[in-house]
Amino acid sequence: MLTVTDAFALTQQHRLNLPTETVSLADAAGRVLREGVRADRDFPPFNRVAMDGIAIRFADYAAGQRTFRIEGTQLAGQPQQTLSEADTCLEIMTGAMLPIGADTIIRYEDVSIANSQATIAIEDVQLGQHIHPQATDRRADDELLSSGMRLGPSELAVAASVGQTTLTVTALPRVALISTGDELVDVSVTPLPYQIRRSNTYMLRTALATLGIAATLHHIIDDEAVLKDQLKTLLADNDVLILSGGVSAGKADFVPSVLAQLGVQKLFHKIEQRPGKPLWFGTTAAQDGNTLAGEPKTVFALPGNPVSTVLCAYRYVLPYLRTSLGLPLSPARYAQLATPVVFKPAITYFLPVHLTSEPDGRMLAHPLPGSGSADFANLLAADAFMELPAERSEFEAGEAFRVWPTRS
Ligand SMILES: Nc1nc2c(c(=O)[nH]1)N[C@H]1C(S)=C(S)[C@@H](COP(=O)(O)OP(=O)(O)OC[C@H]3O[C@@H](n4cnc5c(N)ncnc54)[C@H](O)[C@@H]3O)O[C@H]1N2
Ligand code: MOO
Ligand SMILES: [Mg+2]
Repeated sequence: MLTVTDAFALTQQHRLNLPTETVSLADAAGRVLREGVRADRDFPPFNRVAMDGIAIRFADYAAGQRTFRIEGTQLAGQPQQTLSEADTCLEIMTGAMLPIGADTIIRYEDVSIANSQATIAIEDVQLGQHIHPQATDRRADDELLSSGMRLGPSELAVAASVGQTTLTVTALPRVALISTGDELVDVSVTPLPYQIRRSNTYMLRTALATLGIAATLHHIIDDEAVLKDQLKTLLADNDVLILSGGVSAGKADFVPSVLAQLGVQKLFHKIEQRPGKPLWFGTTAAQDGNTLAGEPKTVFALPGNPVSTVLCAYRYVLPYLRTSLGLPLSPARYAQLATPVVFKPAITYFLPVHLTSEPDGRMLAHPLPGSGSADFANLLAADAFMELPAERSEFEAGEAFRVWPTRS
C-alpha cells in the first residue's frame, strides 16, 4: 500500500495538460491567467491630483503669498489647464491632471474662499503635496500580471485599467461527479428504511466550485454492465471523472474492475491513511507516451464514506485540479494541537479539527474525532483535517502539524 506522500506525488505526476482559451474580462473572475499583461501607460498616467482644493505654485507660497486669485476650475476628466500668472490658483479636483505651472495642492479644508480669492490658512505646506506623481506606481510596459496568476478582484481591476477586454486563461476541465450505490436516492425522494439520500456529489461540486469548476452530477446503480456502459460515455465526454463509492471489498464494489475493463490504467488503489484508505486513481494515458486527442483522462474513485470522500477531495483532488489549471499548490498551513491525541495504527491519521486563532498568534487545532468516516455531520464544526504522521501514535498538546483546510 502507498504512503500519503507517494500517492500525492503520483497524482501530481499525472496532471492534466489543459489548453488555453480567451474569455471576456467580465467572464474572467476566478480563472487562471496564461499570458503576461503589461502596463500600456504609466501608473498613474499623469501627475494626478489627490485632494480637492486649489493648485498653486510653491514658489509663490515660499515668497510669503497667502491669498491667490482663482483663475478657474479644473475638474477630473478635463484636459490639462495652465496656471497662467504668478499669485493665482486654480480650483482643482481629485483625479484631475496637475495644471501646467502648478506644483502644490492645498485642500479645501485648509483654505478660505471669498470673492474669487483663496486664502491659505495653514503654515506647513510642502512642495508637491497631495500630488500622486506620474509613473510612481508602475511604468509603461512593466509586466503587471503574469501567467499562472488567479484572476481575483485586484487582478481584474488592473486588467481593466490597461484596456484588456479579453484575457487568455486555462480552459476549465470537464469534470463529472458520479455517485454509485443502490442505497442512494435523489435528494427530493423520501428514503425507504434501507435507503439514504446521496450527498457526496453535492459536497464535491461545492468544493470544486472554489476553483471555478462547474462539474456535472450523475448517479449510477450497482450493476456492473450499467456501470460500464455509463462510465464509458462519461469518460468520452469529460476530462476528469470523480466517483464516490464502490471501491472497497464489497460484493457490489465494481468500480475498480469496470475501470480496468474500460482501459483506465490503475496508478494506485489504497493508501496508508484513515479515512479514505480505498482511494483509487487512474489514467487513460498510454504507457508509450503517445496520447490520443483529448487524452489523457483522469479518474479518481473516492471511497463512499462521506468523511473519506471529503478528505480525499481536499487532500488529493483539489490540489490535482489546482496544479492542472496552472496554479501553484496552496502554501502549507500548520496548527498546534489543543489537546493530546492517541491514534494507534501505523497509518496517517487525518483528524477533523476546529481551528482557532489565538491572541498570541498561535493557530490552535481542537480535535473533533467524531464517530468515524461515515459521521459527516461531525464536519459541520470542522475547519480542516490535521495530518498526523503514520510513524507516531501519540501526539502531544502544543505540537504543530500540517492542516488541510476544508473551508475557503
Ligand atoms: N472488508 C472491508 N470492508 C471495507 C473496507 C475494507 O478495507 N475491507 N474499507 C472500508 C472503508 S475504509 C471505506 S471508506 C468504505 C468504502 O466503501 P466504498 O467506497 O466501497 O463505498 P460504498 O460501499 O459504496 O459505500 C460506503 C458507505 O458510504 C455511503 N455512501 C456512498 N456514496 C454516498 C453518497 N454519494 N452520499 C452519501 N453516502 C454515500 C454508503 O451508503 C455506505 O454507507 O468501505 C469500508 N468497508
Ligand atoms: O477509510 Mo474509510 O474512509 O476509513 O472509512
Ligand atoms: Mg463498498
